Amino acid sequence: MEKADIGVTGLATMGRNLARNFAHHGYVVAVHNRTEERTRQLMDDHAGEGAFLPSGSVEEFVASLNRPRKAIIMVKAGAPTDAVIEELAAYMEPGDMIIDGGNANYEDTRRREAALKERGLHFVGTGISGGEEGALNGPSIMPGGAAEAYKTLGPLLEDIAAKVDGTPCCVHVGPDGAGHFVKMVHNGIEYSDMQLIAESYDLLRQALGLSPAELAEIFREWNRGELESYLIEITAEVLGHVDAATGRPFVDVVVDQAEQKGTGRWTVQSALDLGVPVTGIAEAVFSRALSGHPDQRAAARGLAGPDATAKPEAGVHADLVEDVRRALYASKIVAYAQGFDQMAEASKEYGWDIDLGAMATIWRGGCIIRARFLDRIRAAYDADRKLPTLLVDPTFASALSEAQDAWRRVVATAATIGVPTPGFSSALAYYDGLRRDRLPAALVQGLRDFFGAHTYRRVDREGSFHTDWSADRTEHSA
Ligand SMILES: NC(=O)C1=CN([C@@H]2O[C@H](COP(=O)(O)OP(=O)(O)OC[C@H]3O[C@@H](n4cnc5c(N)ncnc54)[C@H](OP(=O)(O)O)[C@@H]3O)[C@@H](O)[C@H]2O)C=CC1
Ligand SMILES: O=C(CO)[C@H](O)[C@H](O)COP(=O)(O)O
Repeated sequence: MEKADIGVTGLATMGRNLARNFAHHGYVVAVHNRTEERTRQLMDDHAGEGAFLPSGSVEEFVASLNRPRKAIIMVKAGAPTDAVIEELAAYMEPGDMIIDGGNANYEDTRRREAALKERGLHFVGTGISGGEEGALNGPSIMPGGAAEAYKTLGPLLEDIAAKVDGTPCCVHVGPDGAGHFVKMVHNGIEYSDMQLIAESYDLLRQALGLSPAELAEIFREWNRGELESYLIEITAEVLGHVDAATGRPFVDVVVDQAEQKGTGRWTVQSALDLGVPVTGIAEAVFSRALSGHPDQRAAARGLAGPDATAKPEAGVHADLVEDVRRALYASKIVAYAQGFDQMAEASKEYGWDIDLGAMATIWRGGCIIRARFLDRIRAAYDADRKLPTLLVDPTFASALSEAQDAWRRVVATAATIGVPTPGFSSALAYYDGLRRDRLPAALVQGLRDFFGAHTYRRVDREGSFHTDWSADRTEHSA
């Protein structure tokens, strides 16, 4: 009986299209779903597109795979993924591979990989980005797990991944949870990108009274320059869309509460543990959280704001649009720099040896944050693999220098007219913080020593010190 090259279990939005993508590339694909109706539906709608082997049970699904078996799980993250792993592992044999393509927490992936290794199985935690369309036509794929597993699995994944300039948007990221970690940071950056876009839209609309249709044109124009990206492109689409039921701009009939499934929050939680300031991602997560408190927002609506006549000076229309474009680009550089710092720190912490330039390369196509800009990041790491921060790469340093006056005007204008721009403001504060010769952290250290004898280091001598604040204020080595 013919056996499958690869299997997909979990045939909702992502799994169904991923299975079709493999079939379109000539692979024989085993397909399975907990609720059999989805499997039947896939066969009814798409059987003619390639070679599918449908199964009604996990046992039959595993048996239909060629050895070493390669089974991709595309189900909800968390407990459902654990349940499916257990079911698959029960029928697998040493050397077989379970690939989790869901948005799993990398800590779960580390745990699962270690547990399955003891049973002689490979577990490959794999980030997959691109949504429904990417899964079908070529996603960006971020596989972790053992290098040995990638040798067999990698060629199949590279085949179905998006290609940019002929290069597949798929590379072995590193051992155990590295793939899911990188996917998590990708999503964190995705949150940050969207927050900055939303702030640009809001500020221009409030300050200049532009309509969503006019703003769609502005984003369309921006997409022809250095901001060119999938998210800017679809912003123009969403802003230009008119609600069929009411004839109003679509964006005005959507409830203004942004939801989240967890990957942005996980990015910030991990960054707190690693001590990496991902302020752009954190502001994006917290902005979604703020939007989701309608009772507080209703209670606060009457609080004092700026003088209603406070508006940007007459005649600044064109200038403000260009300023916001520059502020958006500069803040985006900061957000990506922070995300890449987080990957670098995790790579050290977990011994993953992540190639940051390669991550920029595989995000150039297929994924939600795909952008022309990622070529510049790749070039920055090609030029210096040990770059301390993307901000000091000569190309980005010069872009920030060109943008900074506009960036400051945007933050000042937003504050003056009372439009919140936490993404722009925190990115600028981060930029200024990193640039500073001396930071007020020295005073924080003094205060900590005063109330808690927490000690401090001096600029002129090695060692730790404590001042006897409650007595004669003499200084002692600590
Ligand atoms: N949607 C997207 O754009 C993206 C999603 N992802 C990730 O990919 C994965 C799949 O996403 P998506 O296709 O949207 O589907 P969903 O996240 O909506 O998950 C639905 C699938 O999970 C299965 N499932 C749920 N619970 C169980 C369980 N206990 N045992 C077995 N199967 C179960 C469902 O089976 P049943 O039909 O029986 O209910 C169904 O096949 C998720 O981890 C998601 O985070 C990644 C990138 C983009
Ligand atoms: O993984 C993705 C893209 O790569 C999903 O689109 C992302 O999970 C959406 O996240 P959220 O619902 O939290 O906004």
